Amino acid sequence: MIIAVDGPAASGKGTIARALARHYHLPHLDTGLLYRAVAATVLREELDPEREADAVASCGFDDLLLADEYLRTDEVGKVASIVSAHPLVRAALLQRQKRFALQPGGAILDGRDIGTVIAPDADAKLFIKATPTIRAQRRHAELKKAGLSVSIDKVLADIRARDERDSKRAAAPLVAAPDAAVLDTSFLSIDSAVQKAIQLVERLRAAKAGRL
Ligand SMILES: Nc1ncnc2c1ncn2[C@@H]1O[C@H](COP(=O)(O)OP(=O)(O)O)[C@@H](O)[C@H]1O
Ligand SMILES: Nc1ccn([C@@H]2O[C@H](COP(=O)(O)OP(=O)(O)O)[C@@H](O)[C@H]2O)c(=O)n1
Repeated sequence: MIIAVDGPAASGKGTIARALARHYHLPHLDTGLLYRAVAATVLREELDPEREADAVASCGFDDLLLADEYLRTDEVGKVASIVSAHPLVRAALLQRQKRFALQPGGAILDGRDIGTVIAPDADAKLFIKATPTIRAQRRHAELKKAGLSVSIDKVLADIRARDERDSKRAAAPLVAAPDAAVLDTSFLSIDSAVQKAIQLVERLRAAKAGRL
């Protein structure tokens, strides 16, 4: 079974995708980390994220970088959203994600374009959302816990800017697939959001199996 989980920053998609991976015993890929690794490489090499050639030159990162806590920072998230708008960067990361999705036994991937581009034939597609204010509160608490000091106003402004850039770009914009189930986690606890996600996956896969 392939499960696609998409949504904007701090909507809870990673939390839900990890819980679904445990529930269904499936491997999980956080695709945002790939774009964050490109961004971290651009920053380290002091390249220009707006220049497609600079961003593409940063796509051959070492996988060890994916575990680096620096990737979780707001600065890297912002630059990830700049480099991810370049079609050649998306092309450079495409096959790796498709291979992961199509591995025997299935997989769960979370990101922005999983249901639309990476796994358009996924058995279940979820689009996770929450209000910008609630997402900013969650991300702020997360950054604070990690010892990073940043004001909630800045986190909210960054989230809004990232939403705008990710939704308006021409290449694989952030948008719910027409056959995705939308889950608003704004007023749900993590446990309730995960339970709802499992119910939705069961409903979607049953509906898909019925159609075949
Ligand atoms: N339903 C929820 N209620 C409260 N906090 C949540 C909820 N879902 C996720 N979180 C918290 O919000 C933060 C961002 O969640 P995460 O799953 O990493 O979001 P995303 O992957 O969409 O960026 C994490 O600290 C996570 O524990
Ligand atoms: N499948 C994906 C995943 C992430 N991204 C980009 O990478 C950035 C960082 O993604 P992320 O999932 O790590 O960010 P959060 O939602 O965790 O804040 C996003 O803002 C997108 O611009 C993308 O374009 N496509």
